[in-house]
Amino acid sequence: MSMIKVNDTDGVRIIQFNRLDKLNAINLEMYRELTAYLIEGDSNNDIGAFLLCGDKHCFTAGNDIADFLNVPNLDAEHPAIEFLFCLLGLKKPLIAAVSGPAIGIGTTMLLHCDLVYADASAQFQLPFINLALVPEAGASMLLPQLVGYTRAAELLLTGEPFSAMQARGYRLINDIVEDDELIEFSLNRAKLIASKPSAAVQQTKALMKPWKNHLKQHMQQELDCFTKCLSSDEARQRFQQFLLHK
Ligand SMILES: C/C=C/C(=O)SCCNC(=O)CCNC(=O)[C@H](O)C(C)(C)COP(=O)(O)OP(=O)(O)OC[C@H]1O[C@@H](n2cnc3c(N)ncnc32)[C@H](O)[C@@H]1OP(=O)(O)O
Repeated sequence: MSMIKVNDTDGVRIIQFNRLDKLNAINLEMYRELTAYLIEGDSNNDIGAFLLCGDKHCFTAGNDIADFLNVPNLDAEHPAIEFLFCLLGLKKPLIAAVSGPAIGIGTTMLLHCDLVYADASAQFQLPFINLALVPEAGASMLLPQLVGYTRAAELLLTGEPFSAMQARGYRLINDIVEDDELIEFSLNRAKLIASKPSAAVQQTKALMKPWKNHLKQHMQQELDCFTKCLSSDEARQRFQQFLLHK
């Protein structure tokens, strides 16, 4: 069975992580599929918005840590990098529904979403520092912009997890929804946006991001640092520790 499930309904493309035995950790194949579904949907006239979700108990535990050990060179063709730049370039709105862990890129991808809903079980974390890594997805620019420097520094320099309540206070998510209503609620928000005039929706999204070119450059700088960190002995030891402790 595919590790990414996709379903188009009423103008919304639902993209779902489906690798529960590994807490939806995203491997290279999953990045490739995510990117392909997003790119196709962005130019498909039948699609007006995307909904990104995981399972009832898990959004995603972030990048597959075994892949960090096996494929440490994050060049422009790396599937994770293609996915991140695809998020940056998306013209159509991206809505996320978060339950359970949303770790690493599971949190940073939310900074590229237009609306984010979570249930009370959602747990967010930017654990890069604990892995001897730096942030990615432009989080080192977007997070201070969103939550202020000192809060961003707290989240990125301690790597501590934070709750749905905290995430709402930080304005990382729009709202907390009852767990059994999360998908339906988020889907209805996506359908509502998909029903609006598409050119105006896309122009509105673009106009709200006048810093996009700057962010693109910043993401490239981040990735240069990230790649260097990824092959350091310190980082590789931490990846091995995580995988061996299981
Ligand atoms: C460019 C992108 C960068 C990033 O995304 S950096 C962030 C990378 N992610 C992380 O550092 C999170 C790693 N995972 C965890 O810390 C823990 O998991 C959780 C706190 C999320 C949950 O802990 P618990 O409930 O105890 O579950 P469990 O036993 O650790 O995980 C269940 C199975 O899922 C696998 N798994 C979890 N996360 C990952 C991952 N990120 N990469 C690869 N595998 C992962 C485990 O190994 C295990 O598998 P098995 O049952 O076969 O032992």
